[in-house]
Amino acid sequence: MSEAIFEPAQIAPSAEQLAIQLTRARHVLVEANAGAAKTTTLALRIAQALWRGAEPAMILALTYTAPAVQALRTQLRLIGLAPEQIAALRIASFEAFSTALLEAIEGPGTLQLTSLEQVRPYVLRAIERAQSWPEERHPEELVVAGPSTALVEGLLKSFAVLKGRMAIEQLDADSTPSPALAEELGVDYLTLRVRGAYEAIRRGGHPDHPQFRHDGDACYDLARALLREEFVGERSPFALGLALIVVDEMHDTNRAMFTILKALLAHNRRAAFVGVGDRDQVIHSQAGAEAGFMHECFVQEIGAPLRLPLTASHRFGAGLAQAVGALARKPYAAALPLQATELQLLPAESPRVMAQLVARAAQAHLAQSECRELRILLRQPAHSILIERELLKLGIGYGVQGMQAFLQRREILLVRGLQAYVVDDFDGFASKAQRAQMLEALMLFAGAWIESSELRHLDAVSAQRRAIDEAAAQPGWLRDFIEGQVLRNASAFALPRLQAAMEVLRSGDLQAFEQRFMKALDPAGLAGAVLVRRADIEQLRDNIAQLVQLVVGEGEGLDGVFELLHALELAQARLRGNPRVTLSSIEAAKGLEFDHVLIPYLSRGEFVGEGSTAENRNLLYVAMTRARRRLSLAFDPAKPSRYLIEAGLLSN
Ligand SMILES: Nc1ncnc2c1ncn2[C@@H]1O[C@H](COP(=O)(O)OP(=O)(O)OP(=O)(O)O)[C@@H](O)[C@H]1O
Repeated sequence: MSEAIFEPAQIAPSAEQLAIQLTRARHVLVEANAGAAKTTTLALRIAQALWRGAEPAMILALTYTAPAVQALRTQLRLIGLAPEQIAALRIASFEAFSTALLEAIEGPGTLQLTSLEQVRPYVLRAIERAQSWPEERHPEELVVAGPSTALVEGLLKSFAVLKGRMAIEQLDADSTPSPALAEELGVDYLTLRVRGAYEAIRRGGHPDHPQFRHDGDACYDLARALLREEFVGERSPFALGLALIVVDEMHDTNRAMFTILKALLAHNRRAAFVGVGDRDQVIHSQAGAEAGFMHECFVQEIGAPLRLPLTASHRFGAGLAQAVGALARKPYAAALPLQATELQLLPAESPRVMAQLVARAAQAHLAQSECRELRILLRQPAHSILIERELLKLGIGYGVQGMQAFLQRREILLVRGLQAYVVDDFDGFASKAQRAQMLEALMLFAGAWIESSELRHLDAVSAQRRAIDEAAAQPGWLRDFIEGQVLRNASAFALPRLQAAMEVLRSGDLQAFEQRFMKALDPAGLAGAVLVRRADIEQLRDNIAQLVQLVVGEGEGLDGVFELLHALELAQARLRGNPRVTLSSIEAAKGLEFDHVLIPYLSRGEFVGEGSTAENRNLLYVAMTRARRRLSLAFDPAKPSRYLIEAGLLSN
């Protein structure tokens, strides 16, 4: 008897999609280009499993990011599954899935740290511990010349790679830390020792009860427990009675995720598996992601999979497929005709002209109805400042994704807060939330921690949150807080910089602001003392430099410009509702698609940031392949990005 086939609403699956939907092979892997309908085909496979009688809770879909969870839900809706069916499926990112499973095992209450700045004090404590360990056999290897704060960024990056790769856990049980072992792991000895101390602190001295978790730690802790066979004997929390497991974005899998996937397959023996990915979309190699988990590792550790193809893009036309194929140096077919996606090149000879061009493109977008959303994809957040100003000038409301609107960025809040303090006018911070964010920014850059005997019972992070929450309740309490907590507890390094910056602001002189403010505040120095990642420090400096440009460009008196900034924040909040224009990081757009995509600042020295060249190329590939109907690329004609030439869009 032939099988009943799920028939989707809205789309007619291709023969390739149908083959994946209907396969009964135990392990299936699909490697395909961006837009080749990987997520949609996973949705079809899920629908077919339901059609065959699986309960929704017997189906688990794992992704790398939260937006990818959303993308899969959208495609499930598109093909016609009922909302209550979709809600009953298990769909989560690896990290959220691991957090939930750990909570079921450990009980609730583990502190979740959300920013690197919250993690930083623990890393500093770990450095101190590693350096003062009395039985240390190689103390000379742990001596550092500069301040230990400068090490934090590099250490956390190395920890992320070690964790994602589960490098320490894969060593022989009897290996002891030594400089030779560190070399084998590709890190220095200091990193190895500090990592040990940091993990001991993070786990609160007890492996079952971590004191806190940060990004990636839930996945890592769960994988680590698996490798230590902690779930043997009792009923495994991985035995979920699953009929189908699917993984989207499998190219971003690291060893920790792969360990969890293996456990799921081992404890759900009746479950079929389908994984989909595209090796040119690896943009998380700093967390140990490797395309190898779709290749040799899978074959060796799980078994030879059935490989099925998805050859053509269903998202965009042949013209764009050809360009991204040239960029990624691989064949790229499209199911849609050449002209289905319009390619628009926008030369602009200066950053200001570029911002004006982008704002006008947004205006034109809003004037027509055939394209729904315009996504402006930015490689660097500082690029948004002039664009946001131009959008607001034209009265265009916009949303932001994967970054903050510039007026709410902490370094901009720092400058706005200092200015409000010197003119003693806090009217620009109208809501309690805005006031709290501004105080948080001031405390952060002052390197200050709350001193209050009443809050002594709380840890430093909680005490800070409580004190700021109380002070932000009334505008009239801000001044006292800034004097009594921010300036009084500021570090010896930060205080003179803050005072010098306030001096310039107090002058009210636009020219002095342009010429002296950056030097007085020394944003890179200030940030270097309190932020963790070099990329964040550079962005912060760029953000303040862009703010100075913007303020000077307005050409009004200094105080007037700050009033304008406050007014812009209000305007932005007012215009934000349900926008058709969104500014976003490329990472936040991964796995999603938009009718119109605009990528500005595609100029040499502006698009590339940190990360390997392969990762920059992958980022642009991801960005360009989000477009459905129109892709606009803006660049300085005097120095276009070489990627535009490689994609065959400009000649040499
Ligand atoms: N058979 C089909 N007919 C028409 N459109 C389709 C078909 N299958 C998928 N699509 C559409 O093609 C677009 C791309 O699909 P999808 O998002 O699944 O691609 P993807 O390979 O997962 O992309 P990415 O690699 O960027 O995550 C979507 O708009 C989807 O609705």
